[in-house]
Amino acid sequence: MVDSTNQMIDRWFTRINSGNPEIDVEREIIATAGEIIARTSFGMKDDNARDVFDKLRALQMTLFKTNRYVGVPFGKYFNVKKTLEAKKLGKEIDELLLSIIESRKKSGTKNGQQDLLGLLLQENHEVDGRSGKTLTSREVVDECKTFFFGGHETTALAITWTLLLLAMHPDWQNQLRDEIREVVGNSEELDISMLSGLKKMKWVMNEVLRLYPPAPNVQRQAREDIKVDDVTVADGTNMWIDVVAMHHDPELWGEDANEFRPERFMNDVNGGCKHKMGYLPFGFGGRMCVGRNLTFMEYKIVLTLLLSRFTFKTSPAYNHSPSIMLSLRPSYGLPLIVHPL
Ligand code: HEM
Repeated sequence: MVDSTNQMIDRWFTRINSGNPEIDVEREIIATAGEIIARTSFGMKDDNARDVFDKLRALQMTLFKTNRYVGVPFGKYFNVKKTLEAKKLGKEIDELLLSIIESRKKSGTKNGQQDLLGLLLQENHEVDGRSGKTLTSREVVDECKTFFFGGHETTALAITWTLLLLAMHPDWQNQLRDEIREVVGNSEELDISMLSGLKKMKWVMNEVLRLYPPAPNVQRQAREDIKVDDVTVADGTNMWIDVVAMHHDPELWGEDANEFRPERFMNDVNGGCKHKMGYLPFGFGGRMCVGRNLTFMEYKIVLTLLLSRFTFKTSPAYNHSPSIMLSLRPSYGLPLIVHPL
């Protein structure tokens, strides 16, 4: 994580030194988070990995155009061209991932490499002392896609929206920088105890995930008829829970629901929300996000390195238009004016 972030920082210094302090932070952070998930989960750092990312991005854009019909009977026939495009891309991604997995299997490093793919490839691996199930290559491909999709853009967007809000709230930007100086000092290495000492950064993260949840909705399907007051939700109904609306509801959060106030999380992990299910950036119950601890770590590492080196200001070129394209992202990127400290 530190390596990939430092490479991004070097790129930014080169850019700034050549007289261009305006940086599209969204694009940069997504590329870096992509590299981080590729390295930490799959030990990848080559053209193959980049190829998979480019195709996943294209697939995401195509799915965005067709996904409004998910769960609608015959929905896939509503936009046949896009559905076929998505299918073709999906096949190409599967083939690429399969070739990466097969070459990893052949290279014989499968048991030595301490990353997610290494674990997935361990045959009959032990889980809590019990023998685990052997995954087929196809199953490994599916796991890889889930982690690629779920594991980089969400975290990158959390960091992106944070940089926007810190640029708009220089007081909080300074508070976080002071906290970093206090907790990390001049240390060259970041360790886990330092990260857990970054308390204000955690409040800021929680508040950003409230105002701009990168996963803007959570889906469930009724497994039986459910009665809610006077309404019966029929067995099989697909439901989309509107997380963005819940996170901005004044009945749950008070009249300052739309304001950036990280201190609401100071003494309450639920930010003072009036309903225990009102704050759901990572979903809920048995299917809650499995990657959230990785996110906390990555968020703190990347932000610590960035805030220790740069100040961030809003740019006149920024056009505020958050939109839901599967995830909640800025429609036109996030140009910020970045100055070295
Ligand atoms: C800010 C960062 C992230 C956000 C906002 C986020 C959000 C979510 C949400 C809302 C769900 C659905 C939960 C539900 O249905 O109740 C989910 C599931 C999931 N996430 Fe994340 N996620 C993040 C980071 C990550 C990372 C870093 C990884 C992997 C490295 C990851 C992997 C997954 C997986 C595998 C699932 C499916 C879990 C299951 O169905 O059992 N996520 N995430």
